Amino acid sequence: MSRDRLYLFDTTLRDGAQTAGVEFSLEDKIAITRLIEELGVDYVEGGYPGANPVDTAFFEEKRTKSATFTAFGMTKRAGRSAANDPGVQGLLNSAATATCFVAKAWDYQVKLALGSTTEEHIEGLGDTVRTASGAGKEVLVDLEHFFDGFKANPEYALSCVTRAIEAGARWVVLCDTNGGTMPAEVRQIVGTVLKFAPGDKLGIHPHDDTGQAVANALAAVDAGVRQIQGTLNGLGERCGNANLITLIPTLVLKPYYAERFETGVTEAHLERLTHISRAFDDRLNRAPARQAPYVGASAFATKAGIHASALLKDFSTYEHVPPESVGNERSIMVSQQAGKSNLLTALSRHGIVLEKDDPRLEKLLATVKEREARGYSYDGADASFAVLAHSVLGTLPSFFDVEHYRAMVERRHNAQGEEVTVTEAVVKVRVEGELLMSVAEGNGPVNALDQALRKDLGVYSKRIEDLELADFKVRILDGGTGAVTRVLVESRDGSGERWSTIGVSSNIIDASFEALYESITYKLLKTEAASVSAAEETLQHATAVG
Ligand SMILES: CC(=O)SCCNC(=O)CCNC(=O)[C@H](O)C(C)(C)COP(=O)(O)OP(=O)(O)OC[C@H]1O[C@@H](n2cnc3c(N)ncnc32)[C@H](O)[C@@H]1OP(=O)(O)O
Ligand SMILES: CC(=O)C(=O)O
Repeated sequence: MSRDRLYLFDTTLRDGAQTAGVEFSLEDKIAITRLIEELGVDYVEGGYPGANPVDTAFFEEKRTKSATFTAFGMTKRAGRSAANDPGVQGLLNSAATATCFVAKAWDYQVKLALGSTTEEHIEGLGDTVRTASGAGKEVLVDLEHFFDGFKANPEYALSCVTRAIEAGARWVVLCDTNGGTMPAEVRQIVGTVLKFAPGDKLGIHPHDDTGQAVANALAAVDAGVRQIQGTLNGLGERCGNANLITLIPTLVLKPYYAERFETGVTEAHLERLTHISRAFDDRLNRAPARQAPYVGASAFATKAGIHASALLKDFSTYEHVPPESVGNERSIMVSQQAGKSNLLTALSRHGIVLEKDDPRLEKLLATVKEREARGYSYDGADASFAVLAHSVLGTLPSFFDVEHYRAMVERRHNAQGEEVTVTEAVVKVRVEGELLMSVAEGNGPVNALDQALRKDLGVYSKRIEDLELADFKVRILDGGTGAVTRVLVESRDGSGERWSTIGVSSNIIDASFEALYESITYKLLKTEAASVSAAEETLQHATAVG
C-alpha cells in the first residue's frame, strides 16, 4: 500500500509559550529547538517576531537544522496594506523560512474582536498571503475558531480556506481554538472542507479542553488532512495542544497509521522520545507526569506480584508496544534486562561500548537506580550520566579533587550608607599533587563558587577556557523540613555543544557545587582524547627532532 506523507508541525515555542506559568528565555528557546528537532518533526514554530524582545532576538538567525523554521503572526491589520503593515513586515524580515499567519474563520469573532467585516478580513488574508509568498516565504494560515466558525457560518469559514489557497498558501490549518469540538464533528467537518480543498494542503490545530486533542488530530487525519500541529508534552494555552509525544509514537508504531502514513520520524528519533519529554519537563522545572502515555515512568510499570509470571513468558501480555521503542524502560522487580539495554544505548552515546554480560553494567545500573531514588534524574543530565558511568567503570581520570570550599553572603551598608549584598567564594583544589586556592566574587553564591572553581585548575585551566554556564535551574523535590534540592546546570563551549549536569542535596549550595563540578569534569572528559593525542604528537615530534 502506498503511504501518504504526513507532516508534523511543532508549536511548543509559540502556542506552548501561551501556557500559564511558562516563560521561555532565549536560551530556553535555543535548547528546546534542539530537543524538538531530535523528534524528527517537519516544522518548528519559534514564536512571534516583533511581539516581545526574546522572540525578536530568536528570529535574528535561523535556529533550526532540519525542520522548517517558522514565524507566527497575524494577518495585516485593517486599514493598511500588508506591504505597509509593520507586524507582517517583521515576519517577512525575520530569518524564518516559513510564516504562519492567523486569521479569523468565525464571522462573529471578526465583528466582535476585530470590529471589522468578513469582506475586509478575507481581503486582508489574501493580501497577507500574496505578500508573504511574493517575498519568498512558505506560507501557512492558521484559521482560528475554524470549527465553531464553520458551525455558525460555513460559507464564510470555507471561503477563508479557498481564499488562502488561491493566494498561495502552502497549508491552511483548521484550528479548534476553544478546544470544544468532538472527534466525530471534526471528521464530519473536514469531510466537507475536502470538497473545496485538497487534504495535502490542510492541517489541524486542536486544543485539549475536552481531553481529546490527540483524538481530534487523529480524526482529522483519518478524514484527510495531512499536517498536525502540536507541542511537546501537550503544552499550550489553557488545557494545552495536541501532545506530539503521544501522537508521534501512535503514528509510527500503530499499524493502522504506519501502514497508511509516512512521517519524518525514524526509529532512532523515536528511541529518544522519553528522554526528550523528560528533558523538556526538566527545563520547565516541573516533574514529569508519571502516567504520561508512552514516556511516563509508569507507562511500562507493572505490579510484579500480580502480572510477573505472564510478563516473564511474553512481555506483550501487558504492553501495547515495547518500552525500548520509545526509549522508556520496563519497571519490573524480577527483571533488570530492560534497564541494561537502556544503559547500553546511553553508554554508546558517550562512546562507551560494553558487552551486555559485563558485570560492571549491573553495578552501574544499581548505582543509577540508587541515585535516582535519592533525587537524581539522568534523563535531563546526560553529561552527569557520562561522568557517573566513567566513575563506576573505573575509566574516569583523576583530574582534580576539591579539598574545601566556602561561600559567603553578606548584607551591609557601604560608605554611602546604601544597603549592598556582597558574595564571595573560596575554593581549594588539588591538581596533580599541587594545592591551588582561588577566591572570587559573584552576583550570588553559586556564581561566586563557579568563578572561583574555574579560576585556577592548573594544567587543566586551558582546556576549560571556553566553558560557559548557559542555564541554572533549581527544583525542590519534597516539601517540608526534609526537602531535597535538585539543581540542573546547562553548560556550553566554543564547539557549540551544550550539556547538562545535576546535583542533589538538602543544601542548595552543595547541590549547585556538585552540578558545577560535574560540568567541568565532563568538559575535561570530552577534551581528554584530543589532549592525549596532542601530547603524543608533541612527544613524537620531539623524538624525531631529537
Ligand atoms: C488563537 C491564538 O492562539 S492566536 C495567537 C495569540 N498570541 C498572542 O497574542 C501572543 C503574542 N501577542 C502579543 O504580544 C500582542 O498581542 C501583539 C504584540 C501581537 C499585539 O499587541 P497590541 O498591538 O498591543 O494589540 P492587542 O494584543 O491589545 O490586540 C490585538 C490586536 O490585533 C488585532 N488582531 C487580532 N487578530 C488579528 C488578525 N488575525 N488579523 C488582523 N488583526 C488582528 C485585534 O483587533 C487587536 O487590534 P487593536 O489593537 O486595533 O484593538
Ligand atoms: C492559532 C491558534 O493557536 C489557535 O487557533 O488555537
